[in-house]
Formats: sequence, structure tokens, C-alpha cells
Amino acid sequence: MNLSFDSFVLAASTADLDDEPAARGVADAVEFRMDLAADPLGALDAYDGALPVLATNRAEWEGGDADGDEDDRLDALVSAAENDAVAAVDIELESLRTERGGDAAERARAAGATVVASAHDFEQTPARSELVRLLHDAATLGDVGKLAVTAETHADALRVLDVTRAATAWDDAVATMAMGEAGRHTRAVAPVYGSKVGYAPVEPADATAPGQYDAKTLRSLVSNLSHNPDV
Ligand SMILES: O=C1C[C@@](O)(C(=O)O)C[C@@H](O)[C@@H]1O
Repeated sequence: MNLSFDSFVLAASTADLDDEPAARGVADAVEFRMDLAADPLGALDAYDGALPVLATNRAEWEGGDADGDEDDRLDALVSAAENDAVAAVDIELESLRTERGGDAAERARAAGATVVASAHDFEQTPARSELVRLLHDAATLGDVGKLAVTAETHADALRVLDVTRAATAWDDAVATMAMGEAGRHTRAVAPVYGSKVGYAPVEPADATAPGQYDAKTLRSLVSNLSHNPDV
């Protein structure tokens, strides 16, 4: 299935592809957290949903649950990419900087998947220069560069919005969000500044990161805030 990141994509994050019918009509895609699922490739084989899948197999060292062999983790992502329903895969920026990560990205692209390169900071929001560097590296090694950091103050949140606008202005395709209470509003506001992906659980209790809105709420917030981006 195809999924364009030219405009905002709301991805319903889940460990259970049976959530897809509930996400239909609200989300544009399903983010399948393979690392949180029992038999991810089996679930993908059985998938007959209407929404395209963005497959994530988050490594433990990047805040996820995948704690096995790195080659196996990346191979599972490539296998996912070979499934027709999978339109995109998420590969960590740290992985993409290695030969095997770069190779996995090439194989995923050859299978027709878009590569979302992701970087996370679960403790803080780095300085502006570091955010700019991370986002640009991610947008260069991936087709979309994603940055999720933790905001403790509104100044942190503003930095995330600022670098989102700057990256978009120099034509990097990016997805950004500040995790945590102080950054929560960035999930609704970052798309105004060019962020191309938002993540939200169908049910609030199933959040996959701190500060997420549920999918219906995020859709409504983003739709209400959207306006002509050429300003
Ligand atoms: O990397 C991301 C972004 C995210 O961490 C968030 O903050 O919404 C949620 C994750 O499921 C996804 O893989």
C-alpha cells in the first residue's frame, strides 16, 4: 500500500493490528510496534486492514522492547517491508549510521518502503544546534527524519517547533514531537510548522509514548489548527 508523507500523516500506534478497524476513518496509517507484539510477522501476514502500515521494531537501546540480536531485529523490519501492506519502516538514526542499518534501509527501500529515520531522547531536549544536527542527519539518511525528545519546559517545546520550521524551510521532510506534559501541545502544533507524522493510540490507555493524545483528539486538533503552510 502507498503512503505519501507530502502532507501530514496521522499514525495510530499499536502493538495489535486488530486495532485497525477502530483507527479507520480517524488515522491515515497504523504504526505497528513490532517490538511490543508477540508474533509481529505472523500478525502482518494475517493483516487485511485498509490502512497502510508503518512498521517500527524499536530497539531496547532506543526506548523500545526489542532486545535480541541487532541483525535479527533489522531483518524482521526488512521482512515487514516486503509485505504489501507495509508502506514505511522506522529505522533508528543510530542504526542507519552503521553498515548493517544502512543495508537494511536499502533492502526496505528495494521492497518499496519509505524509510523513517528516528532519534529519541527520553530525558531532555538537547540544545538547538544538536536538534538541528539530529534532524538533518535523520532527514538525510532516511526519507523522513523523525525526532522525539522530552520537554521539561515550554522553552524546550518551542525549540522543537523552531527546528521543525527551519528544517521544513530547507526542504527536509521531518516529523517532530516533544514527549511529556510540557511538550504535549507540540503534537498538535508541530504539523503547523511542517511536521509530517503524528503518533496517537486509538485508546488513551494504549499510549506508546508520554504525552500522546488519542487519535480522535489529535485528528481534531490538527485539523482545527491546519492552515496554508506557505507563510
Ligand atoms: O517514535 C515514535 C514516536 C513516539 O515516541 C511518540 O512520541 O509519539 C511514539 C512511538 O510509537 C513512535 O515509534
